[in-house]
Amino acid sequence: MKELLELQNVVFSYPGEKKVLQGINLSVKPGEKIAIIGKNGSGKTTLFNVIMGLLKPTEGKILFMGKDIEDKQSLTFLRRKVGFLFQDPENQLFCPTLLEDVAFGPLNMGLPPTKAKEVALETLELVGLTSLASAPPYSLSEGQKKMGALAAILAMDPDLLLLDEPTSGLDETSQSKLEKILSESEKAMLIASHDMSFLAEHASKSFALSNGTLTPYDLGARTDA
Ligand SMILES: Nc1ncnc2c1ncn2[C@@H]1O[C@H](COP(=O)(O)OP(=O)(O)OP(=O)(O)O)[C@@H](O)[C@H]1O
Repeated sequence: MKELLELQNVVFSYPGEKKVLQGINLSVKPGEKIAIIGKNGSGKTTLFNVIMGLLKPTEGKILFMGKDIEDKQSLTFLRRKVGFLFQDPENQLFCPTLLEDVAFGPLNMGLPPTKAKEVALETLELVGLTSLASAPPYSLSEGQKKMGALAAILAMDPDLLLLDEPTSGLDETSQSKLEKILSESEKAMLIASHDMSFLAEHASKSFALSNGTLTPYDLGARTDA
């Protein structure tokens, strides 16, 4: 099967700092669910930011659907197809209401307003937030913000989801909802988490990020990352 995402020897360091990513090689096939584990500060969020083009790799190549992500146009292409759920969803919701936030992506992709609203309402129902459609995002709880941000990315129907600590801040009901959505989804996913049982349940492959490199990891073998 053709690769959806490919990272070839990706290196990254923050200005004046040592390398956080020291040569990442990773390929994600359509529908593949991959766990990334790693201690605090190992570079998981940095890796996602590099994939999204929020940080520019110091060295190496990123390919998405075979296209080299090297300029603004290719980056726009990638961002339409990849949904990034931030560890802290606070910055992901910026509209006056949750509904507008979830409709923002579909509108931006060119859907007519009535259709964008329809998609947004369906997606809010999927994540269990229909009753909060008119609420201003700042008034939501942490868990509600996370599910709202998830709705905002799902509404764009991406091919790949980057999920950074998706279960943090979720109560049992929201976590079950999230688990159901992920289990039923055929989208490819990269999931960074410290929740080993969640990862074992949802990922078909896993890697540990340590010393700036990824190595295959057996989720069944340990529970302390
Ligand atoms: N803007 C920044 N400038 C300089 N260093 C940074 C910056 N952001 C992160 N770092 C450093 O880069 C390293 C990797 O951080 P990152 O947030 O990617 O780790 P992480 O694996 O996601 O951690 P966690 O599990 O705590 O979320 C850390 O040493 C961190 O201090």
